[in-house]
Amino acid sequence: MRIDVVTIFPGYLAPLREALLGRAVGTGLLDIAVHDLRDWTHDVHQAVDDAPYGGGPGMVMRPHVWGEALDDVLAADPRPARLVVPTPAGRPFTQAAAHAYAAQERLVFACGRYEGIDQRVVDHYAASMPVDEISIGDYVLVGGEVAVLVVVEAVARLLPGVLGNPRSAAEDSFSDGLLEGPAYTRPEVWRGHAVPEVLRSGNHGAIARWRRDRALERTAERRPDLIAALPPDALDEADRAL
Ligand SMILES: O=C(OCc1ccccc1)c1cn[nH]c1
Repeated sequence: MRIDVVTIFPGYLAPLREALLGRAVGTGLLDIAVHDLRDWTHDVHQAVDDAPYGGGPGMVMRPHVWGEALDDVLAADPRPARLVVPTPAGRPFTQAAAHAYAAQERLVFACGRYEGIDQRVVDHYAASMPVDEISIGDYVLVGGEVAVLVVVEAVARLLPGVLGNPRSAAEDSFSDGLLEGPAYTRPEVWRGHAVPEVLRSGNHGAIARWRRDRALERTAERRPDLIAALPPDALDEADRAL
């Protein structure tokens, strides 16, 4: 997979070179190219933003700079690409979206700042390629760069060979529509807190049941929306008895 990121703060994407992702990049599983949007400005001030039509606070990122940048970035590789634009106004990014993105040959991320990017940029490219405006949560960041780090990590860990232990991606939180339950490791007792007995019983049926019950309890408590979203056949009678 090839990933391109266009941003006015390339340094913000440095963490992509670290550890897990750094290794994936090093082994060729993932190509990441970060581009400075200002390289496509021509004025001495390298202006990338301007006042919003209609008035209002803040600035909007100018369409023509983005157009020149994205045209060049897209032309640099023949593989079909999906343009991803993080914004508080986007569709929620979920684990399902991460799986869909992991199947893409190429992702191009446009990092908005200020009040965002002139809408005509998204509208223009949407006519010739898939474009997703996505939100990583209901809060406002200063720019899209941090959201790109989140999305790239969620996607890259699903790529075969990137994660040390492939099984754990399959048993992720959300893989069965529920939150992950509590996890424990040695010592057996820590500051007077003992590990739940069943987990040391060796009874794998009871352990699976206990884990499912904890996941259901936690999900019902913290994310009733996920319970409501479960397909009708997702809960068996043992689940319902909980
Ligand atoms: O703040 C975010 O993106 C940066 C951004 C982009 C456009 C205008 C303002 C800020 C964001 C929040 N949840 N998901 C993304």
